[in-house]
Amino acid sequence: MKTEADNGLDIGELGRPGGVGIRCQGVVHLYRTFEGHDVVALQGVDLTIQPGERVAFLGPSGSGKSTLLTLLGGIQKPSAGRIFLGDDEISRMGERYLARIRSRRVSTMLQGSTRNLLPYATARQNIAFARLALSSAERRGALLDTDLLGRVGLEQQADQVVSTMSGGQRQRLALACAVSTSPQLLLADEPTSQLSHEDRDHVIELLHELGDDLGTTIVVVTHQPEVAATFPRTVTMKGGRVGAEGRDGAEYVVIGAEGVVHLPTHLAAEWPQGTLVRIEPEDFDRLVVSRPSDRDPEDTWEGDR
Ligand SMILES: Nc1ncnc2c1ncn2[C@@H]1O[C@H](COP(=O)(O)OP(=O)(O)OP(=O)(O)O)[C@@H](O)[C@H]1O
Repeated sequence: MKTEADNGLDIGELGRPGGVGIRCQGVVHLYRTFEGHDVVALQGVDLTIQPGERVAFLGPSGSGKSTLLTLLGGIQKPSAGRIFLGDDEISRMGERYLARIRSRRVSTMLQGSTRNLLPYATARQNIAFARLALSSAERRGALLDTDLLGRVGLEQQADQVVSTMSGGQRQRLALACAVSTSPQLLLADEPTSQLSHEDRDHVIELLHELGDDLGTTIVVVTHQPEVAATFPRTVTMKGGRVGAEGRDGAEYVVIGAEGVVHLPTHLAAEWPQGTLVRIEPEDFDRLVVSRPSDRDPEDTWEGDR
């Protein structure tokens, strides 16, 4: 069946300066297992990311970070809810348009550098492969391979086969391939896991540098606090929803669409699921959360509303 998106949708030109904004409304995603059970990975994600913003997704294992990333990259479609990249609703797009979005406007670095590279090909051939979907005019306008490899410190490895490179070199090459199409959105799942501290810092520095140059919107999934600390905004996933947000070092809890509030991590450990709490407004901009069962003032948390 043809969708609205299949009929004359403008997916934008390569290299259009700046990043693209993202809007998720009530995004739900289920996986059907081989045994026929449904696993709920996302259960109502509402999230807006501004064009050019840089965001780190955090949260415990299984909270839905990678799933959300693949939905933003158009690799999977949500079971319900809506996802917009700019004005385009990718959650309703036909596969033909999604494929063009994936090859020209959005680059996704999957977890593990080898999943993003051709292991038997050289660095230069990998970049050429990443650019296959571009028109010849677009290829002519793109940064030269040599310049791109120089930016990520791999000029000496241009003709080296990927399988002979170190983990840090592969991850820098994966980043070079990801930005070689000048995407408006760069998504990276654990881009620095299994790297030495030196390689980790190098990859993150490059990511931010390339983001500065291209104005690309960047979303990274990470478990590493050192990586998250380099991002001006963090989004913490909890149980398939956005549970908390950090901006410029300050943490905020998020009131969900159904009135669900996730406690900050340090309180969630002390006040387990099922604990009864009272939330009362105090003044205009403060809420007081307390456990009525024992009125120990130590158990009261005061937060900005
Ligand atoms: N292909 C799949 N089939 C079935 N269930 C899946 C599949 N992929 C993920 N899940 C389940 O969906 C939920 C969310 O998984 P997801 O990988 O998105 O979480 P995550 O926060 O990225 O975890 P991690 O940090 O361990 O990568 C988990 O319960 C997971 O077991």
